[in-house]
Amino acid sequence: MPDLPAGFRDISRSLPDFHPNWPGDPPFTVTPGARMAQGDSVNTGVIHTSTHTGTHVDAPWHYGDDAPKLGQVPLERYLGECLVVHTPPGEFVTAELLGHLPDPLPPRLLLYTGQPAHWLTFPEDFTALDPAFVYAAARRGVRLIGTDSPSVDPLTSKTLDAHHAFLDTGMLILEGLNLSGVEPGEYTLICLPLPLTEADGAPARAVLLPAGLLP
Ligand SMILES: N[C@@H](CC(=O)c1ccccc1NC=O)C(=O)O
Ligand SMILES: [Zn+2]
Ligand SMILES: [Zn+2]
Repeated sequence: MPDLPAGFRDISRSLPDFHPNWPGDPPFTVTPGARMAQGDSVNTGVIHTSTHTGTHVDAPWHYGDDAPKLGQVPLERYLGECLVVHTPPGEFVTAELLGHLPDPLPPRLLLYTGQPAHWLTFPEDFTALDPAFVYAAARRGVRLIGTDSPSVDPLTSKTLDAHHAFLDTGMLILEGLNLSGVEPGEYTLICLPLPLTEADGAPARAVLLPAGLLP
């Protein structure tokens, strides 16, 4: 992909065909539609994707049947001041981390847990979030947490306790970021989910800009 201007950073995962999806989810594909090589006047493609492919947002309706679908989430929740944090290795990000972070915190926290820039296979053994961390971050004024992990709960969780902590606190979830090589610190987040208004989530393009660029 072409380079961005200095100070801009693409933190979305690129989506080649068969980009690994959540186990059991249908494969991600872009199949050919029209082809100029076959006499069509243009090239087109047909996307087949889970709403939870690669870098994506979860609408609250993903984990709460009475909660808002994506179209009811204001776009500005995904735009603005954020802090990138490198987390210690482990099964969960715990509330202890918050003791090491500046006060006050911006409304958005992005967590680099050590995921690589490209997933060749689905990363089943990723760092999830301890619900106590989610509740404590909410008390510190955080309104959105992004992670480079494919989910805020462990792969095998059936109770989705961290997701439910987001539901309880009204915080939003951004998953599957590519934060590899991003220095910790303050940035401006621009995250644009596909406008799938009736959906439980959507793939998103997300970039970091230098801090202070949005009002
Ligand atoms: N928690 C994951 C996704 C997830 O749970 C999931 C995604 C696709 C198909 C099944 C899923 N969970 C099923 O048990 C997420 O929020 O992206
Ligand atoms: Zn998701
Ligand atoms: Zn999720």
